[in-house]
Amino acid sequence: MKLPSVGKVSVAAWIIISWHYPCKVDLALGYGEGLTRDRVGVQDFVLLDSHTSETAFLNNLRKRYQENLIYTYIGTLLVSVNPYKELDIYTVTQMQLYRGVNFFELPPHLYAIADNAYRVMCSEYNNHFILISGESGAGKTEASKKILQYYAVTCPTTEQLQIVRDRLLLSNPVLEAFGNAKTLRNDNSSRFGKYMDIQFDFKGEPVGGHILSYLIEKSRVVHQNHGERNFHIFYQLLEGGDKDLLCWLGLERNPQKYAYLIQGRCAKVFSINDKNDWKIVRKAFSIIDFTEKDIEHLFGIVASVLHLGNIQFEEDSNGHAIIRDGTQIKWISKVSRSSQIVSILQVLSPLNVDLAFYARDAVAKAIYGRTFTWLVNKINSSLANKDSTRKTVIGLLDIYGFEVLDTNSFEQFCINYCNEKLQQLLIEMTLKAEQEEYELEGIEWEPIPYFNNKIICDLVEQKHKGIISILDEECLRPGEATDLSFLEKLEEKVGDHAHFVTRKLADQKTRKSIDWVDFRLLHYAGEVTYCAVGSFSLTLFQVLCNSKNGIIRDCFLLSELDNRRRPETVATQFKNSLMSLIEILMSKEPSYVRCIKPNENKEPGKFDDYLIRHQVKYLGLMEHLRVRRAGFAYRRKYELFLQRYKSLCPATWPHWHGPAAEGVERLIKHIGYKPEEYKLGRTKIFIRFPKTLFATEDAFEFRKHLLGMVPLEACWRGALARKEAKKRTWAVQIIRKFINGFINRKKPLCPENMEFVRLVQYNYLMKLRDHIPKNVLDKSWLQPPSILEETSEMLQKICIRSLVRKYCRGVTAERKVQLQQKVVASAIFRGKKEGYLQSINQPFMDTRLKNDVNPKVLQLIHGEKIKYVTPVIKYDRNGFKARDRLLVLTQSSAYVVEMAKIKQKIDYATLKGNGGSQCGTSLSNQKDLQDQVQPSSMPTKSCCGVPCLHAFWIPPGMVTQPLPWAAYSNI
Ligand SMILES: Nc1ncnc2c1ncn2[C@@H]1O[C@H](COP(=O)(O)OP(=O)(O)OP(=O)(O)O)[C@@H](O)[C@H]1O
Repeated sequence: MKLPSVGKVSVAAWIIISWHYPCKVDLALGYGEGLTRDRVGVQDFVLLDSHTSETAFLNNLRKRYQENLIYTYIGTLLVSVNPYKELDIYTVTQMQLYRGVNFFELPPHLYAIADNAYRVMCSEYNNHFILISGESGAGKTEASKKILQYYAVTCPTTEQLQIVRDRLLLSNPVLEAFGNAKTLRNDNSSRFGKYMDIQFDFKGEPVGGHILSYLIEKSRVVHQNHGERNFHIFYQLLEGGDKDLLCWLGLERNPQKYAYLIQGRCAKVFSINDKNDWKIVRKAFSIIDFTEKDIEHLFGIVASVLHLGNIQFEEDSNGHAIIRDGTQIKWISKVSRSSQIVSILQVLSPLNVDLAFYARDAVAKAIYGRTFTWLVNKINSSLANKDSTRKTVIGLLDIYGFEVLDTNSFEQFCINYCNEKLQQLLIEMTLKAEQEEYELEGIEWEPIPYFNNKIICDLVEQKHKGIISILDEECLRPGEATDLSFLEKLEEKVGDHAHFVTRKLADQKTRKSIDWVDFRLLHYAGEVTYCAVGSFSLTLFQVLCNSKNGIIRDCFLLSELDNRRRPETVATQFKNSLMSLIEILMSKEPSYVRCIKPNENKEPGKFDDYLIRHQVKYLGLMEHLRVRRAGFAYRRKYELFLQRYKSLCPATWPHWHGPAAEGVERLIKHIGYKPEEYKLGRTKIFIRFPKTLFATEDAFEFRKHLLGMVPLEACWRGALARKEAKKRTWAVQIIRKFINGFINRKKPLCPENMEFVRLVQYNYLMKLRDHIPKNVLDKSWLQPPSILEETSEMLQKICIRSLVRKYCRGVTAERKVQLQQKVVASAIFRGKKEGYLQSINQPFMDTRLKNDVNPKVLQLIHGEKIKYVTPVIKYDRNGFKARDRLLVLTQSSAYVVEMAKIKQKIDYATLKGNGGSQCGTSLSNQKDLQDQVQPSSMPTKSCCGVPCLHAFWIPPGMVTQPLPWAAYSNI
C-alpha cells in the first residue's frame, strides 16, 4: 500500500491497520539472524573488515545504493543517501514491519531510528531528538517528514487526537510554501531552520507539538540567483488562487509580471505543481485553525510584497527618488490595509534612486521575514497542548544544510555557522563524550583523533573577539559603518586565526579568488567566501508599526522601538537562538541521521564518488565509525542494569543484597556473556555489541511473560503518571463542566448544564433540609435558584400539606369542632364583618353563632328552612381536596351550592342587613339563587369511613348528628 500524500488524506485508516500490529519478539530467530536482513555489503559499517579505509566505506555505500538500499548504519547512527526517486520502502506495511522491532533485526531504515527513539522514550520516560543533517538537497526535509508520518501512523491515538496529528502533518505544507524555494541544489530547499517537538503523553499518544524556526532567508524575497525561484507561496498564489482573489489582491496570474519572481528566470518548474500545492496549502490553513481574516491578511501581505517589487523610482530635478507610477502604492495600501506603507514615499523622497530601491527591498524583506515568524507562532498555537500533565517529546531537527554559493551573503554565513554548531554538538555528544566516559570509567581505550571544529565556532561566536561581536560593534557604534570598516576590524581582531582569510591576509595564490569586500572562513565542511552585509532602516520600521493589517501590526511592535537597551543585531539574535537550541538538544537523548547527496544533478542512481567522499569526510563519518567500532554500543549504571534484568538470574532474583556491581557480574555470568562482549567500568557496565543487549532484552521479555509480570518500573511509572493525569483531567473536566453549566444554567436540561444543574439541585436540597419550616405558622422558605423555582414551589406545597396534616392529626376532637366552625365562619365573615379578625382566636361559645346567624338566611333556598349546611369535601382527579361547595339540607331536599355564589347572596341577605332590613331585596332575587343551587351527584371517594360528606359545621340546634347515608341518597 502506498502512502497517500500527507497534505490530502487523514491518516486514520492507516492507524487502524497499524494499531493491531503486535510487537515482534521472536527469541527463536536470535539477533542478526532475522529473515529480512538484507545481504548487500554490510548493513552496519561497524561490521566492515577494513573499517579505517575510506574507500571500503564508499564501496559499501555504493554497492548498497545501486541496489536501492539507501540506508546503512554506523552503530545507531543512520547514513542515508538521497535516491532521487520514489522507493517502495515507505509504505504502511513497512511501517508495521518496523513497529516495536529491535533495532538490528531489520534492514537499516529511518523507521528503525524513529521507532527506537519512541520505544526508549516510552519505557524510560525521557526526551529525545533526532538530528537530521547533511548539505542542501541531501534529503533532510524528506527524512523528517517520513519520521513524522511514521509516528502519525504507528503511535496509538484517539479520535480526539486525530486533529493534533493532522495539524502536525499539515503544518509542513504551509511552512514549506512560505519557507521553501527552488534553488540550484534542490527544487524544494528549506530556506529556514526548523526544530519540531512532537509531544507524547504517558500512553505514548502524540498530543501536541511546537516548532522553532531559525533565520529565514529573507534576501530571496527580493533577489534570486539564476535558476532559482522566490518562495513557493508567490507562485502558488498566482497559479492556484481563484480569479476573485487575484482580482481583490490586484494581481495578474502571469508571474512574469512581477519583478520579484523572475530574476532567476524559472518561474515555472517542471518538478513543481504549484496549482496542486496551493490546494493543499489552502486546505491545511483550515485544519490548522487559521481564520478567514488571518488568511485574507496573509495573502494581502504576499500580494503587497509583489506590488512593492514592481515599484519603480526615477530621479526628480533635485536628484531625489520619486515613484514613477502610483498604481502599486494604491494596491499595497488596499490589500495590506496599510496606508502607512504609502508614507514610505516620504521616507524615501530625500533618498537617491539607488537608496530608494534598497529601502523598498528592505521593507519587502522585513515584512516577509516577520510574517513568517507570525505564521510559525500561529501554527504553534494550533499545535499547543493545553493539558499541563507531564509530556515527553521527540524533537526533529531539520536545519538548512551547509551551503556554498557563488556569492555568499550574511545568510549563508548564518547557515554555515549553524552547521558548525551542530557538528560541534555531534562531537560533544558522541566522539568527545564517549571517549571521556571511557577514561572516567577506567575502561582501557586508545584515543581516536578527530577534527574538533570548536575552533571555528569560537571564531564566529566568541564574546568580544568573535566575528559576530565585531559585526555588532560595527553596526551599533555611532558614526557610519561600512563594509570596509567592518573588514578592517575583522582583520585587526581575528586576522591571525588559522580559519580566517581576507584578500589582504591571503597568500599570493589565494588572493586572486578573494574580493576586497570579502572574507573567507575555512569551515569544517570546506572553504566559503562571504561578502559584507547591510542593515535595516529604523524609520521604515516605525512606518510598519502603524499598519492596520493585523499581521503587520503584530510583527512590528512599536514597543521594540521604545527599548532603551542596545538593540540586538540579527547576527546576535541568531547566535542566541542557536545557543538555546543547543541547550534544548543537550538535555535530550540523541539519534542521528546523516544525509548524503549523491550527485549535483538530482539524478537517480548516480553515485558521484568525489562528491560523496567529501561529505563522508566532513560529516566525520569515518571518525564516528572508528569510535563506534572500538567502543561500546551500550552502557548502563550497575544499579539500573541490575534492576531491569535481575529476574534473569536466580542469584539476583527477586533481591540482590550485595553491591550492584557484583550483582551485575553474577547476572551476566549466568546469562553467558562472553568476555569480548562487555567491560565493567567503575560505575557502569559497557556492552560492546547491540546484539548482546538485544538478546538480553528479549530474554527479559520472555522471562516477563513466564513470570506473568509486567515491566515493573515502567508499569509503576505508568501507573503513577496515569493516576496523576487522571486526577488532573478529572479536575479540569469538572471545572470546565461547571463553567459551561453556569453559562448554560438557564437553558432547559441538556448535556452542557446537566452536571451543573444536578449540583445546584443537590446543594439547594441539602440546604433546604436544614431550613425546612417547623410548624404551620412558619412561612419562611429558602429562596430557590431560578432553575429550581418550580420544584421549590411543589416542595413547599408538599411541606405545608404535611405540616398541616401533622397539625390536624394533633388536634383534639373538641378543638376540631371549634376549627371546623372557624373555617365556616371564615368563609362567611372574613372581610365582611367588623371585629371578625379579633374573634378568630376566641373559641366559639355555644350560643354565639346561633345569635349571629340571621334566621332569614336559613330560609333563602326555595323559601325553605335550612336544616344543615356544611362544606363538601370533594376529591379531584389528582386526589386533591376541594372545598368550594356547601351542602345545604333543607327539610325536603339536599343541595350542593357553589360557595362563592351563596356567599354573595348571604352577603346581601345577612351581613349587610344584619337583622333583616335588606332581606326583601335579596328574596326578590330568588330565581338567581335557584339557578345556582343545583342538585349534585354524591362524591364517591371516602376518606374516613363515612361517605364523603363531612360536616364541618352543624349549626347548633339544627342537625346535631351526621346524617346517615340514606339521608343523602336522593341528591
Ligand atoms: N528518501 C527519499 N526518497 C525519494 N526522494 C528523495 C528522498 N529524499 C530526498 N529526495 C528527493 O530529494 C529532494 C531534496 O530533498 P530534501 O528537500 O529533503 O533536501 P534537504 O536536505 O532538506 O535540502 P535543503 O537543505 O535544501 O532543504 C526532494 O525534493 C526529493 O525529490
